[in-house]
Amino acid sequence: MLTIEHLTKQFGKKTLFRDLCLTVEGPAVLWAPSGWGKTTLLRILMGLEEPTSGIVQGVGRVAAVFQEDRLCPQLTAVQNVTLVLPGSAEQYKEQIIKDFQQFGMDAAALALPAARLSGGQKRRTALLRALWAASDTLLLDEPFTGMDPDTLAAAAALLRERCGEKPVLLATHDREAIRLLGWPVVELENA
Ligand SMILES: Nc1ncnc2c1ncn2[C@@H]1O[C@H](COP(=O)(O)OP(=O)(O)OP(=O)(O)O)[C@@H](O)[C@H]1O
Repeated sequence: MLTIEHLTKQFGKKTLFRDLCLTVEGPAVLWAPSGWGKTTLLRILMGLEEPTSGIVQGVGRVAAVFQEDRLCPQLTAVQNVTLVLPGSAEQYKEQIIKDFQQFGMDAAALALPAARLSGGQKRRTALLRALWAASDTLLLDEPFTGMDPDTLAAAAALLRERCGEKPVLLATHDREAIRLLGWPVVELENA
């Protein structure tokens, strides 16, 4: 269980959120207006940003889709995923290729270095990498950016299937994605 206690974040004189308290017990959507501080909150949970005050507990090992794709540009999509797996990844390679194919990425796309993939293909790679990595908490910052409706539906189905019971916070403004996921929505508008 992930808990956020009395969290406040300020940049200079600007306060993003104040005294935020939240418990995340399973997969949830994080919804807030643009500029509220969702990315900043996820970065605090990832340990990349210090809160002004307050604490977070129970995050453990994090797997993430960052706001940017953060792929190794010279590696293929499959290699970007196997990179996060311990030991020899050979045994998982076949299943990872199947995941990409289910995600609409054909052999031609899988032969390319990540630098030459489309925006939506890069996003799919970042998402599969996060799902394959061993983690206690999943933090997903707008993971559906650049995906067409069919790909979005496949991504939502994969997330529903793979996330299990662990805490997940998925930041999105995409109402269709929220509907497809069917997860509880944490609305931070008035936090
Ligand atoms: N390092 C920083 N220094 C100063 N201000 C920052 C910094 N990082 C973010 N901000 C500001 O904090 C505010 C919230 O940014 P953030 O990216 O967390 O919002 P968001 O809710 O994720 O927005 P969006 O939905 O548009 O992606 C913005 O006004 C942004 O300019």
